[in-house]
Amino acid sequence: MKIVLFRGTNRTFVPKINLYCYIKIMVVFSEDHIQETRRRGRIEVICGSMFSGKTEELIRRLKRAKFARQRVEIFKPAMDTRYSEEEVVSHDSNSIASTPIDSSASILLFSSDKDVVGIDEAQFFDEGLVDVCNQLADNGIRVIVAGLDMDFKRIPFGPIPALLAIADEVTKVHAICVKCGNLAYATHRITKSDKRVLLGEKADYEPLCRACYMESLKEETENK
Ligand SMILES: Nc1ncnc2c1ncn2[C@@H]1O[C@H](COP(=O)(O)OP(=O)(O)O)[C@@H](O)[C@H]1O
Ligand SMILES: Cc1cn([C@H]2C[C@H](O)[C@@H](COP(=O)(O)O)O2)c(=O)[nH]c1=O
Ligand SMILES: [Zn+2]
Repeated sequence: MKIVLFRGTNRTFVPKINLYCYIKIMVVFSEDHIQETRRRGRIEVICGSMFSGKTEELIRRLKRAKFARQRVEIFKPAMDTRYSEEEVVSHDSNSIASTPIDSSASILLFSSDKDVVGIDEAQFFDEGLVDVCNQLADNGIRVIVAGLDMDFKRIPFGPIPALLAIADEVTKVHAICVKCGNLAYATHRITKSDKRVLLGEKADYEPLCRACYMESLKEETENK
């Protein structure tokens, strides 16, 4: 619960400094508990650049669902073996058990008796993921998807743009630009490769704001 104070209609007298303050207390519910526990189908998408906290936010929501005794299943693409074959792991080493799969169709096979389904690195899945998520949500399952909104060229990545369109709720998270400290919005590839899919970490990628991203592209062109 967050309490916000601002000018409003209720007048409160503060005697010592002989000042009238106009205080209105508004209660803001930053967590909607009913949404978290009631079994109701919906699609939530968490997107952003690399290092923006997508996996952390996904893990946070899934762990809370487990605390609420919801039946939870988490999927990730089998090809993403960076930190672990079986777990979803964040850059800060938070982790949760997961089921690695090769195709989005497998999600339906494992999800019939679940309340909540989490999907990490969704940009690597096939376009069928969009229909799969809709089917799950239509059947009363809460679906939470995390993935890169753009590749290193800033082109919308895999099924993510379509998922953003059909989502009930979209959360865009931001890393910190490693060059200037502003909010980052894109992922710059450091390693020289033009392949769209290149698994990697800090040695290969850095989150940048728009100005620093443009500056990096300019430098790369000049150094060619
Ligand atoms: N430049 C950065 N900005 C923000 N967080 C960073 C940065 N570099 C490393 N991190 C770490 O990355 C964590 C987020 O990791 P993670 O949830 O796996 O991100 P994502 O899934 O979006 O790549 C942060 O909590 C922080 O510890
Ligand atoms: C931008 C970009 C990233 N990748 C890869 C690099 C990482 O292995 C994942 C993203 O992981 P994160 O959890 O979001 O940090 O995707 C890629 O293959 N191609 C790209 O353009
Ligand atoms: Zn910057």
